[in-house]
Order: sequence, then structure tokens, then C-alpha cells
Amino acid sequence: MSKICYIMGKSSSGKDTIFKRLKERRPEFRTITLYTTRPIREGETDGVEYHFTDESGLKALEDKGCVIEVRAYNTKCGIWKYFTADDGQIDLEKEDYIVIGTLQSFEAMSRYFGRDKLLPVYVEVEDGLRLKRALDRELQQNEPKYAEMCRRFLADQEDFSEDHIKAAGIERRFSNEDIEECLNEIEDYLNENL
Ligand SMILES: Nc1ncnc2c1ncn2[C@@H]1O[C@H](COP(=O)(O)OP(=O)(O)OP(=O)(O)O)[C@@H](O)[C@H]1O
Repeated sequence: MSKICYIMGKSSSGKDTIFKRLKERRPEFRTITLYTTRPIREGETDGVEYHFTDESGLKALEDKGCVIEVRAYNTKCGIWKYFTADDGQIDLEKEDYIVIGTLQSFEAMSRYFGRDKLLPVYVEVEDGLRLKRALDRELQQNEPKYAEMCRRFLADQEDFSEDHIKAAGIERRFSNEDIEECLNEIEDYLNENL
């Protein structure tokens, strides 16, 4: 049975890094590119990390009835929305997919496609190390957004509270202290469950 491997974790836990490395290891995985209204960051490419769009783009997809889930974040830089659309790119009869999302979107996708179609991969990193990685990443940006980085760090405490993780039915966690060890563990888990 085809499944959606759903990568989740707090900000700077390494979701993007793991996603890219898993895609290299398992090139047969298809991706579901999410949409966002946030501005594109240095080094990102439209249609790769996200489909970068705006409010009118979101409304057009909503009018067509194909938005599966949408979340809005009141950031230091304005309201940014992230959403998943059933825009014809998902065929669960044939393909396995790999996606990055949140607990909220994981739950919405589970309702939409069926919980058995999703394979959650929850990534975690000790908070101090995660904050250091977040700051190091921000320092590399042309216009570092430190306030937004801090907001996300604090918001994650609530979004990924133990209660929320439990309510979403997440049991397995993958520590991303060492990237190779983390990838090996995830790959074993995929082999067991796909
Ligand atoms: N195991 C690791 N060891 C050292 N650095 C890492 C490791 N995993 C990720 N990083 C680095 O940590 C930073 C955050 O990683 P990444 O961007 O993949 O996280 P993310 O969870 O996708 O973040 P966000 O949700 O905020 O976009 C990046 O600069 C990345 O290169």
C-alpha cells in the first residue's frame, strides 16, 4: 500500500535537511509540494521547498475546493499562510510520498486520506542545540530575521507540546543530533513500514 511519509518537528530540528537526504537515498519517493504565502528565503527555489504564492493564489485554490488544510502564522513580518492542496499531484494508488508538515497538517491529511495512508516521522533535537542551529542558519541570511526566529522557537513549545504530540498519535521519535545516525534509523523504520 502506498503511503505518505510525513516529516514533522520543531523549527530547526532538521526537517529540510532530512527531507533532502532521504530523497537522495530514496529517489523513487514522490513529493507533495506545499504552498506558502511567506516570502522566499535565500537559497530556496519556487516549487522545490514550497510553491510560493499569495492570498489571491490561496483563494483561487479554495474556490476550486482543493485546499486540504491551511494554517496562518502571525509572524513578525506579517501573516504567513502554509497550506496543502489536492491539486492533482497526489496519486496514492501508485506512489509513496515524502512531505514536511506540522502536527495540525498531519491530522488534517490523516482525516482527508485516512490515517493508515500516513507514516509519521517526528524529528527532535535538544532545545539548546536547536536554537544554536537556528541562529547559525539565520546568520547566513542576507537579512537575518532574529525576532521571527525567536517567535517560532517559542511558538513551537505550544504547537509541539507533549499533549499535542500524544493527541496526534505520534509514538516514534527520531533524534537528529547526528544526521547519519538519524537517517539510518528513519530508513530502517521506512523499510519496516512501507
Ligand atoms: N544533524 C545535524 N547536525 C548539524 N547541523 C544540522 C543537522 N541537521 C540540520 N542541521 C542544520 O540545522 C539548521 C536547521 O536545519 P533545517 O533547516 O533542516 O531545519 P528545519 O526543521 O527544516 O527548520 P525550519 O522548520 O525552521 O525551516 C540548518 O542550517 C541545517 O544545516
